[in-house]
Amino acid sequence: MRLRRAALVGNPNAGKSALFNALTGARQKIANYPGVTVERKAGRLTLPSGEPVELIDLPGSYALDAASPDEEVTRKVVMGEFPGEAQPDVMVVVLDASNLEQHLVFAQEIIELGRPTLVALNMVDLAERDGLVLDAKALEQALGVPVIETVAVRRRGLAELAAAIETAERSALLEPEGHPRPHITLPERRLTAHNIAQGAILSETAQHRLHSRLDNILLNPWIGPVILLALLFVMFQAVFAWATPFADALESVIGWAIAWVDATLPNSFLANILPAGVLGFLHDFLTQGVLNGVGSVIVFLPQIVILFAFILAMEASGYMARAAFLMDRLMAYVGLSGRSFIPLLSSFACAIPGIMATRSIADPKDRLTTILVAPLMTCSARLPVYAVIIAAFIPNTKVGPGIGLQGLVLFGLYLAGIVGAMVVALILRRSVTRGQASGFIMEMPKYQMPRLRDMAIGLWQRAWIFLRRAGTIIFTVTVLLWLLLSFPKAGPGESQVEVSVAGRIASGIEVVVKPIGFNHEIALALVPAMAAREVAVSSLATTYAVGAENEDEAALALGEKLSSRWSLPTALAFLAWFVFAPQCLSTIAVARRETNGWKWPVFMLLYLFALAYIFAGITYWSAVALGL
Ligand SMILES: Nc1nc2c(ncn2[C@@H]2O[C@H](COP(=O)(O)OP(=O)(O)OP(=O)(O)O)[C@@H](O)[C@H]2O)c(=O)[nH]1
Ligand SMILES: [Mg+2]
Repeated sequence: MRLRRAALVGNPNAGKSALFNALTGARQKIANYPGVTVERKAGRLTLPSGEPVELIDLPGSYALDAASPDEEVTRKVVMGEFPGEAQPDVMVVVLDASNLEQHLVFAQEIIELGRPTLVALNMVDLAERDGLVLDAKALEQALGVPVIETVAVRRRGLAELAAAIETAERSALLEPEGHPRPHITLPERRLTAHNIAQGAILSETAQHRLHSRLDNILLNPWIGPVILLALLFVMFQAVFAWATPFADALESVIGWAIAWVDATLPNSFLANILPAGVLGFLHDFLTQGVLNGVGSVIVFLPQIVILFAFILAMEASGYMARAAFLMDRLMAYVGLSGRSFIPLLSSFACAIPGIMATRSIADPKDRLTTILVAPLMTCSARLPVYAVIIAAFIPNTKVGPGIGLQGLVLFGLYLAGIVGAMVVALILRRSVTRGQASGFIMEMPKYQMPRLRDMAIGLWQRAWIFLRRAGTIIFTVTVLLWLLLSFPKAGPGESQVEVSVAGRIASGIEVVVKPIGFNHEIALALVPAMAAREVAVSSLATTYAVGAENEDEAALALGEKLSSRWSLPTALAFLAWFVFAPQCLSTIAVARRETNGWKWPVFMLLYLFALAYIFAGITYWSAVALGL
């Protein structure tokens, strides 16, 4: 028998994904701003009768005449035009109870389709908080469909909702042909929405005052940007200051593990069954490739977690949407809209979800420009690269009360990425993606206190993504590199790194990057780092471990090895390179998919490498000229 299907539809930020997660146990991203979900996602929900249905989470939408690619998905699924999918059997319209009038406009359009429909009146807790008492029964009568009150994030009303889906679904079986209701125009729908909302509101007290006062401050054209900048500043200070003890602890664990392998392996049972050559190979593989290489990336876990703690708190509280609003003027100035802000912001985690999030931008040229500059936003994969260089070369001193120089430099690198993106956008909008800047309309979500549990889950997910990368792609590439570094074996008086396969390839690349101050080890790290930026760190760690002349040298931490071998201009040029360089094949692949061709990803690759080369060169030569 065919698995029956129910779709969650409604305005952006109504809580569809939160309901979807609560009902199916999925872990879809939810955040307190519109435009989070950009794809259709399916999950399984078991009804009270034990029968499974397929539940579909959709991008938020304001109407069925879709403007942006994500709304197009919603329209197609709802109308049964999505390739390979029949129209959903049940429509679950999700409404924000505290924003009823606005959300009822699209709800009517869905109800008019004549499919079995029910309404999840979500966020009733926020409505209550704001002093709004609603009459669900009146709403039910006015809309002509069942209304169930829910609080997705507290799992309130879920059983009732599942039961309602079941009964709605039964009626779907009885009347396969729905009876479409008369179609009305948008102004009529707006008027009806107003009347229905008025009829459903039992009482209302003005408790919005605190929040509007908060908005007066946070959105103030002068104070707002200062607060935003201060917040980001604190965030980068924290990334260094708070992480240090944890990172140090992780580093000593890895050092201890290396010492343990050194001490244990020659005396273990393996020494009896393996030939000496194989045992040596195993030892080097474990210490140089795995512990030094992959371990050098894992020590940055605390930094990643702290960064995301800030980002998640800003997302959940509703502050992020305010930041988008503040940035809208600046964005308009470079020819982008505030709509681009959220995708660009997501790119701070990773350019891949950032590029996906551009689906909520209706204007194709706006969208293309945003895709092209997204890789300039500093993704979390750059953090280990920046952090290792900063820790090795920038003294841990204070330049003012509570202001550490290291955090300041990190802040500067992030800023360089943002300024770079803005300048490139400005140039692109005047040339290859010329066009009118589209307007910005984004409703401000309600302020909410971030829930500790959601934060913990979100942080755990980010940490897991990072560790999984370390265990899969970073591990694989580092081990491959270690193999290429270990063979062929050096003769007496030769350097292992120089004679190895990897070393010879690097010597070819070194010719190209020598003018910008890069050495042999950096040249060696650049190619494997195309797989993932963090590999730059593990490559350096592995290369120096393989090249170490004695055990004392091998035991030094990566930072110590770097600071004794690289000049400051080289280190700074390396940082400048990573601000721009498109060292990530997955980003290129996603850009290809989202722009339907190779033209734009190739363009992106070329312009970013050119910028990286130019700016690394400028940095190196200026630093040399300044005598650093
Ligand atoms: N207080 C409260 N918050 C909720 C409730 N449901 C969702 N939220 C919060 O509202 C925000 C938006 O939720 P999402 O599930 O991302 O909304 P969505 O409808 O999927 O939004 P789009 O994907 O942008 O269309 C998140 O911060 C949720 O934590 C609720 O019932 N009560
Ligand atoms: Mg969603």
